[in-house]
Amino acid sequence: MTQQRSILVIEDEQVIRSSLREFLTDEGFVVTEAGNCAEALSLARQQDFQVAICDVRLPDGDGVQLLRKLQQINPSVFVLIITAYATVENAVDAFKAGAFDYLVKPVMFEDVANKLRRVYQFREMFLENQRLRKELSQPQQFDLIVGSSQPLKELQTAIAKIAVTHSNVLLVGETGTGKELFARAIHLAGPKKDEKFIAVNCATRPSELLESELFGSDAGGPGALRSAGDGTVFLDEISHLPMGAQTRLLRAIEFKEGTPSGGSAPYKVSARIIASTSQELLRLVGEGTFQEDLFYRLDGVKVRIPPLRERIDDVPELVDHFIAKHSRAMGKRVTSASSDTIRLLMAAQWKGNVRQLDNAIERAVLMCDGTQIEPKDLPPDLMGLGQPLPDTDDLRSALRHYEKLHIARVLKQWPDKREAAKRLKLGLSSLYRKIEELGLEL
Ligand SMILES: Nc1ncnc2c1ncn2[C@@H]1O[C@H](COP(=O)(O)OP(=O)(O)OP(=O)(O)O)[C@@H](O)[C@H]1O
Repeated sequence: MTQQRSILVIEDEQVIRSSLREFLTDEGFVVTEAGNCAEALSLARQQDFQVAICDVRLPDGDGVQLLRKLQQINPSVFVLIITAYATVENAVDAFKAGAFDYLVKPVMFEDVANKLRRVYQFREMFLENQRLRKELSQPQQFDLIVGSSQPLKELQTAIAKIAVTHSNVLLVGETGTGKELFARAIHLAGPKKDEKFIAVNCATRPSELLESELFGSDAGGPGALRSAGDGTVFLDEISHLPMGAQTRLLRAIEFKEGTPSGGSAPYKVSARIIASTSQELLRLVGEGTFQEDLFYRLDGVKVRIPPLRERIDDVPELVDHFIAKHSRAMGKRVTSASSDTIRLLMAAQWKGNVRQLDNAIERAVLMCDGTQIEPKDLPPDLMGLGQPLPDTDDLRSALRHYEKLHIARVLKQWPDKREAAKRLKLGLSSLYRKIEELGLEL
């Protein structure tokens, strides 16, 4: 172990304290001594000790209470209690208070050494466990934007610039592109990152419920716009916001004033609003279902989230990320995807974008028997997804349609025509002929 092993010895009997210090120092520990509770607490506030060895009876208090306080100051300190008698009651008291183990007077060095060995073995596990828990409790990995394609890099630069301003933002992107993830990223990179982030999906609530969830009501809660304080309200799928709510939202943006349902007094709105849409809002303005004023208010700072097919280079990194996520959740040992699998995944359409990829990998991890995902583990319909149906009932044309789709897919997966021909079980010249006949653009 490279890190210093630090021990606090709390014992009022000078002889025991000194002999413990000598022994422990010889064993390679860095030892600090305290003769009573007050001294121990003051030292513990200044320095993190890994272990405390503490007499149960001290001149200014009892060791069990001291132990609780020490663990409040530093939750990862391990405590060994020294008791006068090896009685069951003494041991139970010590364990109940959170002691790791106990030592009986007269303290035997061998006993101390053994118990410290166990402390350190356990401590390693404990710290590792804490680290993993911390990793797992990262709020749904939302702050982790995976990918390093050029479009994603540009997006992140734009987001970083926008985030610092606390201005309202409109995120435009197809479903599953990560709009909520980016909304959270903007919030977290902004000046009010410690304030609340409240997400409200405008597409999944009946309008009355949505309005009171957003603006608050006399009978219900305060509403997201008020609860968020100086933080952020994320309005997912804003195009579904009913007309009445649009008027109220416009008021909240223009006059910074929220109006609760039920007629109670207005309140001040200071939250940042990030709205998202997968639909063209301007078209909805034209159709009369979205208010023009609100559109211009929101459209000021607009960020387009490109669909996954426009940043296909992100696929391998996303695949690794989702494999790790689902493997961990399912307790499996899947660690990677074979290069054939990656090739297939990079050739797919991804109409459902990153969310669809996430789901595909979840299924693949489930199906996978070994440690590496193979094409057979992927959802069977993956390659056909998003492909248009033939617009005719004529069988010959339909076959030609599928032939074209199939060859296009194989060529995408195997750009080397010799390899593609082999996979298709066609001669190379036949493949060239098909490419020309079917009008395949490569
Ligand atoms: N770049 C990324 N890195 C890691 N995870 C991502 C990324 N983009 C999206 N995801 C994940 O994909 C899933 C879908 O993302 P999110 O819910 O943010 O999409 P959305 O655009 O808001 O979808 P919808 O329009 O359907 O509400 C989430 O689990 C999200 O964490």
